[in-house]
Amino acid sequence: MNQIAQLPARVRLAGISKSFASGKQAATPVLSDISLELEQGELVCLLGPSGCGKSTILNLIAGFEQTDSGAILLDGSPVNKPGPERGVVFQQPTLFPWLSVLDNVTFGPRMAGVKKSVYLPEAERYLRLVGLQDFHHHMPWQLSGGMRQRVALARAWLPNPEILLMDEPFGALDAQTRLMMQELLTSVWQKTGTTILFITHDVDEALFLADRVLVMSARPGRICAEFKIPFPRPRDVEVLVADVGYGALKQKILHIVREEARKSMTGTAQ
Ligand SMILES: Nc1ncnc2c1ncn2[C@@H]1O[C@H](COP(=O)(O)OP(=O)(O)OP(=O)(O)O)[C@@H](O)[C@H]1O
Repeated sequence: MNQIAQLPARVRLAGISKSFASGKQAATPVLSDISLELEQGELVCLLGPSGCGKSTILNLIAGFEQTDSGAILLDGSPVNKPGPERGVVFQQPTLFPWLSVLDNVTFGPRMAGVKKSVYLPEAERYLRLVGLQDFHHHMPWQLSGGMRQRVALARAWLPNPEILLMDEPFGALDAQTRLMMQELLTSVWQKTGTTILFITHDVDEALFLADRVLVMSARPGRICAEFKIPFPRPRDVEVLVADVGYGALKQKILHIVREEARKSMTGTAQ
């Protein structure tokens, strides 16, 4: 089904590096000469040890931070500030507690002065896609954690972004809710064709979601391994775990991630 190899890269990171200074200390290199591409409609998961720079990559693509060197290109044009074509979903849904579900989801277009007749049908569509069609008038405190994250997902998808940047969005959810969210995400993604960069610490999550998994090294972060995920879609977690190739691939990825985590703990990264 996947014809991404013939399509142009939607996002290209060309040799980017990034350091952060802290107080009077010399700047610490966080990312070193990272090059990667996200193809149109591709779902790529980024794994790596804590502190290796995964969120920094996402923040650079989102335009929240600037690179020290190298370029970030979106459809060939340089990125240096946030834009509506890039949606972001964080681990915490960050909803406005005083606004209803519908008002949270439509906050962006309302502030941008988009006509209600334009944004309302789309908001209703996304709320239906995430299974919240009966919760338009609920307040965030009346929702479960998973429901709040579904509101955040609908809000991020409403402007119809070309790219969705997701930073451990299901990391705070229990295992069952997380699995349901993964199924929900892939089903909406297959309907919209959005390009997704998804950060996770969970190899099973990456294997369920991704077309491709990138593994980062200990800091300063580089892409040290890449895996194409061969399992057909739509994926079913029970079928996946019974697949003989699943365990072998999981073990291979886990080995690299743990090795890099060990280096980052013992400070032996190059
Ligand atoms: N704005 C900032 N100012 C200073 N240092 C920063 C800033 N953002 C990130 N860092 C540093 O950059 C390094 C990488 O952080 P980042 O959040 O990208 O890692 P990560 O791989 O996403 O970690 P985790 O998996 O734990 O979330 C850390 O040492 C962090 O302290």
